[in-house]
Amino acid sequence: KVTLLHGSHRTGKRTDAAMEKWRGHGLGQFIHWGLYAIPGGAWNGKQYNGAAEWIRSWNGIPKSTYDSLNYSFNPTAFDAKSWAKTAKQMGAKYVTFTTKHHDGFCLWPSKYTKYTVANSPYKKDIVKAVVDAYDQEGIDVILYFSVMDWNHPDWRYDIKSKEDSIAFERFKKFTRNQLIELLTNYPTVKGLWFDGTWDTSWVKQAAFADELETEMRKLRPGLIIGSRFRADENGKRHFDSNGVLMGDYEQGWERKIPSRIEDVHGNDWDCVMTVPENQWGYNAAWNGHIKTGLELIEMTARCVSLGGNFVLNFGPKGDGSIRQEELKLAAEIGDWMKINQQAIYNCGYAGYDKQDWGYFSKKTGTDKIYMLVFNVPVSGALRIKTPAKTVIKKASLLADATETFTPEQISGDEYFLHLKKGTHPQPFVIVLETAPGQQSNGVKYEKAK
Ligand SMILES: Cc1ccc([C@@H]2N[C@@H](C)[C@@H](O)[C@H]2O)cc1
Repeated sequence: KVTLLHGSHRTGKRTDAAMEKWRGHGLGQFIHWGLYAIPGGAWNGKQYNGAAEWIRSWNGIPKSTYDSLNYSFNPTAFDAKSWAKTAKQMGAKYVTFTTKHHDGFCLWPSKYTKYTVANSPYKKDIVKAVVDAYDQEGIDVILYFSVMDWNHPDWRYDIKSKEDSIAFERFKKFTRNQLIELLTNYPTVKGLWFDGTWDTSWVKQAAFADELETEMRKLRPGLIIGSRFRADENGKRHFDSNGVLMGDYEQGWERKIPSRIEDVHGNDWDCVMTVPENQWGYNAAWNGHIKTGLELIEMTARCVSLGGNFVLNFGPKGDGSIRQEELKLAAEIGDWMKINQQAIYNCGYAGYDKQDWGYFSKKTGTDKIYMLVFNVPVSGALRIKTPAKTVIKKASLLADATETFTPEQISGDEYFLHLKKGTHPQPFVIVLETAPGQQSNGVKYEKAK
């Protein structure tokens, strides 16, 4: 172990109520919205296939032209209440919303730069509208903030000269001021989701970033900050030089999901996911594989079964409306969640061996186990291998408790649940009531009462 001043300040999961609540969300919504939604991945008739929110970094659109898009920003169809209703119907328990992406355009009227929504035809405070609308729906708000700021004259990729150092000191003050401003203007937000923290200039700011994180946590007790905000004094990110997670949860699962429990190292984590392969901001032309509702429901189940949250991204258009494909997905996911949400909310890793038919989750603080079935075997027999000294008291369909299953024990801790023949057009959930105990071998159960 090395001595660190600016490494992780905590080992193991946070146990406070704010983090317990975050841990139990299961399903969240990401929203990427900003000036990049105006070009929507194309410029002068040329379509770009990279991530649309990065269009400023391609040569097809002159940077000065992009930077002046704030004068064209007038989202007449923007209605935060309808966004929040869509999230509610989907079953999202929290939203992560872009206050400022890499282009530096602020969706709140920041006092520390002119490059904000206040200097656009729209004028009004979009962050406030989103925070208020989602608060009203009972959906927690986390604010996305990009440290990297292509618009700010004092941003540097690295600090190579005295001039760089003087400029970057100004930038550090600016960044701190904006973060304190966000936490002061929007006191109900539950956390900050940092991005744009990989450049050498920021990675060198271990002490500053550590002090800033401490200041923010003091200002907002319970604030949730992920592993991507700061590096330790050796430049180690996400995990410090002793391999301990920085921040409150691992933020590395961007467009990817852990495949097994060992991958999450006993930490909290979220997976943030795009509907197309790699588009966060609105891209008019969705090319390549577009994930279906069933795929996204399975990703949600997989994340929850491994103790994480699944956060699905929406990229509203330049006019502020949400595209039809995303509304349809939100409805499909919501329909499934209405029936099966018990297996997602306040659930986590069950400690059962992964089976081919799908995923286990466990209701936190109980012995209730959910089987989220996606792949019904031709045999109709769902294999269960319980952890040692666990007895299955009852098995029934979550959607209809009168449909029960009599587990057939096939070895000391292995069972089959036999499904009735028939089709399963939608993934379904079986609830197992379990209790600690030892089951005698090979005995067929009494029919569950
Ligand atoms: C290499 C890379 C940099 C930044 C990103 C940003 N993180 C996502 C959450 C989006 O904001 C994307 O623009 C993605 C990939």
